[in-house]
Amino acid sequence: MDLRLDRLTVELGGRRILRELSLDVPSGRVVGLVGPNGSGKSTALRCVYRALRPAGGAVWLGDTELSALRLRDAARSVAAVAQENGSGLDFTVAEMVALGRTPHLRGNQPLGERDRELCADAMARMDVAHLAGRGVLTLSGGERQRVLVARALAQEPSVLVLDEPTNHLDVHHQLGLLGLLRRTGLTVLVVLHDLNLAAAACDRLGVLSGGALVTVGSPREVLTTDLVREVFGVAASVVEHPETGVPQLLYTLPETLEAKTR
Ligand SMILES: Nc1ncnc2c1ncn2[C@@H]1O[C@H](COP(=O)(O)OP(=O)(O)OP(=O)(O)O)[C@@H](O)[C@H]1O
Repeated sequence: MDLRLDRLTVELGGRRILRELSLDVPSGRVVGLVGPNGSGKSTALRCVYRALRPAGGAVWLGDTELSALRLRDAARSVAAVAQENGSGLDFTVAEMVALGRTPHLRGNQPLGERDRELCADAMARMDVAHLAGRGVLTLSGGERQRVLVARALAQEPSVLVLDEPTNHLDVHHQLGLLGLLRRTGLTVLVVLHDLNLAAAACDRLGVLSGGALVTVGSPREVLTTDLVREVFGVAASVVEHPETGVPQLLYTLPETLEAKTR
């Protein structure tokens, strides 16, 4: 299912946080949202998982406007791995993942066999099955993050939005998660800080700065030395990955540049 952010404008605390942000995430594609701290990435995602109502514009799922759906119906289509995520609740891992099935169950209906299979599959895919009986509050940051992704997968959505999902993950699990996102066939909008991971994992990248979209395109089109300097204020060389051809950035510490020019 296509996801479309259409001229989203958000105002918070008397400030305009997002300005007419438009971004298409075609069905089955992985689109990354990158940008400096405070540029509005999480705010954009919060509009998609309905934690925030935009002052202007709309989010579209296919040809349905998201705000026209009941929350429960929206939750059958869109799953979120947010930064604020209810992980302060003292559930076991299995219970937390089972919460992903809530939009598909009626009232207090218990999990059926298929629900349990989906939860077990999601836990296996995120490598947390061995933690099923543990309390989520006892987990490490990375383990907890993987549980939250498992909960989102168990939700069986068509659209998955994730806010910095690789935070806390070791490199093995970072690559595992991003590889999985590509394999799921879901429509994915993901906020990432690591531009090299974003280039490797995403079909397209949208770059936000000051609440506005600076550019959108393939990683090769977007990740240029000029853009990285202008938007992030850092010096970087762009090289091609020798095996995949994906652009990768080699950063230079400011002190190194200063020393070179001295
Ligand atoms: N409730 C609020 N009231 C006022 N300002 C807010 C509120 N929520 C967020 N902001 C501001 O909106 C701006 C965008 O925040 P947002 O969390 O979307 O940025 P971000 O790009 O996700 O940043 P980061 O990379 O640091 O996670 C920031 O300047 C933030 O301080």
